[in-house]
Amino acid sequence: MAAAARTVGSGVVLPRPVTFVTGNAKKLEEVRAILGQSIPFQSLKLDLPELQGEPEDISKEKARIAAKEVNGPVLVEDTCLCFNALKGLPGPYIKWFLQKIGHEGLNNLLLACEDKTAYAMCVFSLALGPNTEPLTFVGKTLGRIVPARGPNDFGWDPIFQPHGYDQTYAEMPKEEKNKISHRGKALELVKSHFAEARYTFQTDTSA
Ligand SMILES: O=c1[nH]c(=O)c2ncn([C@@H]3O[C@H](COP(=O)(O)OP(=O)(O)OP(=O)(O)O)[C@@H](O)[C@H]3O)c2[nH]1
Ligand SMILES: [Mg+2]
Repeated sequence: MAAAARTVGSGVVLPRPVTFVTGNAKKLEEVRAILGQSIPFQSLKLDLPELQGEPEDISKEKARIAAKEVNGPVLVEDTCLCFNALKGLPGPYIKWFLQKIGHEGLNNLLLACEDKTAYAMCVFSLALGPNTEPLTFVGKTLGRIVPARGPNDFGWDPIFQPHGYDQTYAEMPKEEKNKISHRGKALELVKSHFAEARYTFQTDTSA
């Protein structure tokens, strides 16, 4: 079965729709809501191993691993929560900080700091197939870290209050969050890329 993207004329034919690979059901829910019908995709629940390092490198490496697993085009993302007073940390390690010290512990990291500002960042990586260099799309939303407010159903949403808003991500209606979020912004770039690249999808998978 063809796993690689092919160039035909001026367009690129993908062997099948893109698979969004994530182990996180809440991410998938947001990606579905934001993309709607704009990009045909399927999803695969897989907890990919993650490199340590810079967010773009982590995301790209996830895409390389995912493309090999799926043997086709994949989209992955890596999310960071970066505290300015801590020079961007916890950054890509926020998952483990959140698990170990929770919302209160994350607030406490900034107790001695006047600067409570932070940014949420999403790096999507698109690999058109195994052994294809991934493309990245970055979305950032600026805000600050506050004591937890709102429903506790997604990660650090209750402690992140975007600039210009009285509500934390968790307190906002989901559609509002998706309009201004790090994920929403990165996916706008992914959508523009798909609109420009005009990928088509091979319908005969036996070829
Ligand atoms: O409050 C939140 N609002 C968000 O919009 C958001 N997006 C991600 N996260 C959390 O931040 C860590 C990222 O780590 P992460 O990118 O490696 O994700 P993950 O391991 O859960 O999934 P994946 O790597 O399989 O895709 C994980 O703890 C996620 O739950 C969020 N929390
Ligand atoms: Mg992860």
